[in-house]
Amino acid sequence: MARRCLYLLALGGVLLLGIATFSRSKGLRRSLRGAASRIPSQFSEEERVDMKRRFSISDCLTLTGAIQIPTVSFTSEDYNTTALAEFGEYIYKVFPTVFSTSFIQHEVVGGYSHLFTVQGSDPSLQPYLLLAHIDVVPAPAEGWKVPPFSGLEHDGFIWGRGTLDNKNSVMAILQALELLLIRDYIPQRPFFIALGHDEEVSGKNGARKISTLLQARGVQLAFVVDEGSFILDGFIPNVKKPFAQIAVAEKGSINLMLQVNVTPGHSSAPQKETSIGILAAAVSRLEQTPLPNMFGDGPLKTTLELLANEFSFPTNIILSNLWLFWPFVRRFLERNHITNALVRTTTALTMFNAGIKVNVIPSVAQAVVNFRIHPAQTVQEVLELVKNIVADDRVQLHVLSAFDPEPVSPSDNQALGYQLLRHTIHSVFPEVSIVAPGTCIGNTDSRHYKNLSNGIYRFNPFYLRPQDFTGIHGLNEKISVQAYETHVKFIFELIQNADTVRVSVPHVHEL
Ligand SMILES: CCCCCCCC/C=C\CCCCCCCC(=O)N[C@@H](CC(C)C)C(=O)O
Ligand SMILES: [Zn+2]
Ligand SMILES: [Zn+2]
Repeated sequence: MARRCLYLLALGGVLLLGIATFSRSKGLRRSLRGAASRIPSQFSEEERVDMKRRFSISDCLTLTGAIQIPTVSFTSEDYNTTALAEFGEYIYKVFPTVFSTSFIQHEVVGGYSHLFTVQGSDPSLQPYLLLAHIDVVPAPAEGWKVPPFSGLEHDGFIWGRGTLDNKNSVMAILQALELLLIRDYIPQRPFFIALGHDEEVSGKNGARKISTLLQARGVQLAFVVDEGSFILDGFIPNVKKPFAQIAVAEKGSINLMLQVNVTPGHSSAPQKETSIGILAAAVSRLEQTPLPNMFGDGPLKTTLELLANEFSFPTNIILSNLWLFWPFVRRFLERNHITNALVRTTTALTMFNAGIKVNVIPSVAQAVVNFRIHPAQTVQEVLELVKNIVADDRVQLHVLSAFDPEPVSPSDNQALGYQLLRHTIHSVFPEVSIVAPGTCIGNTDSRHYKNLSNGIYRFNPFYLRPQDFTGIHGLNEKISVQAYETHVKFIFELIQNADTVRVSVPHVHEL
């Protein structure tokens, strides 16, 4: 009842104070009504300890925290459903306000994914969507300095599988909302929170089903925010300071199985070529023949132009004059495996199986090659190129799964989602002067939502160095306590900014 009264009071305030003014940022407008009720993103010592515990080790008696629940996905048919169910109960327990607020609906979709609908006091505003995923990739304990599902804190870091990918987002989103609600914040703009349970193995039972459900309800989203890019620190040699990259594009993917069948036989009298030899030669040709360098197409050129002044001489001059130096830059970028992934469709040999006994020529040899498709290419174009490189009719090509790159989302002054992220990055990370559009080289659940919005942005609000990147899907994944707190602060600010910041679109009254 009290909350309902507050809601009506806030609505009245909104109507009375519905006057808008332009902020200093180009293209952004801040409404006075929102500015008046802004809640500072300051958390008490007790709240900070609590948020850390919920994320890592909830309390000493039950020894359970988000990182400690092993929500592992192995394949799209095999994931730890017990842990996923436990995670659902866990968030219900530790975020009581989110679950008991009258203007928030919670639904379980696809068995273990969660959809929260936050109504918002101004239904005329187009809703947005915050995405994260609950599942994690497997983490065998070998090679880890602490057990991967311990959630232990050491030297200011919380260790464990999912600390960067992606329980940090799951928990930070719910934590920020919980704290806003406790402070009686009533969002104006409606939004959704979708927490997928099978992102690491395709998202077909989680994100895809949530997307279908929202589409059936006629929802169109102003923008979507997901994982997939960071404040990058040290990824480009010689760049002086970290910069925030919002991924506006996402590469496509093909998993291609190559198969060779021959008549099996005794190894004492082999034919000139075996199934293994034919297949090995084919995959070697693929590895030795990189697909074309596509530098110039896609957002990378814009990123480099924006970064030009962050380099010392002569790189700054080279990047400011790409019209002249692009052939040189194009070649330079392919020398490093990460920047190489930005300029072309990559070819990764990921599986190879053949043989049943030491003295039997195997009848069948199979390999799987994973291609990550550059935003300016398509599945069909890549398959055509691959056929020509393999150039051997004895090698059958079977597409196991494939999807085209995602459409490039807008990053201009009128792009609400991009501008909101940019604005929030500048306020939460004032030391970061450059925010640039870029490409996500992996795949995210956000691709399942392209039917609902053309503004899909992938950004995690924390610093990532190359050595941190090795922890994602690798060993010793960890996040600093401070980075997690800042993640919560970022979402806390973002939700409020979505209510107060508007982009100015000529002749259009509302987005
Ligand atoms: C000029 C800028 C330099 C750019 C540096 C880029 C550094 C990129 C660092 C990290 C990219 C991480 C991408 C995170 C999302 C990947 C999530 C994932 O693993 N998804 C699976 C999905 C699949 C459908 C199972 C995947 O394999 O991609
Ligand atoms: Zn992830
Ligand atoms: Zn992942």
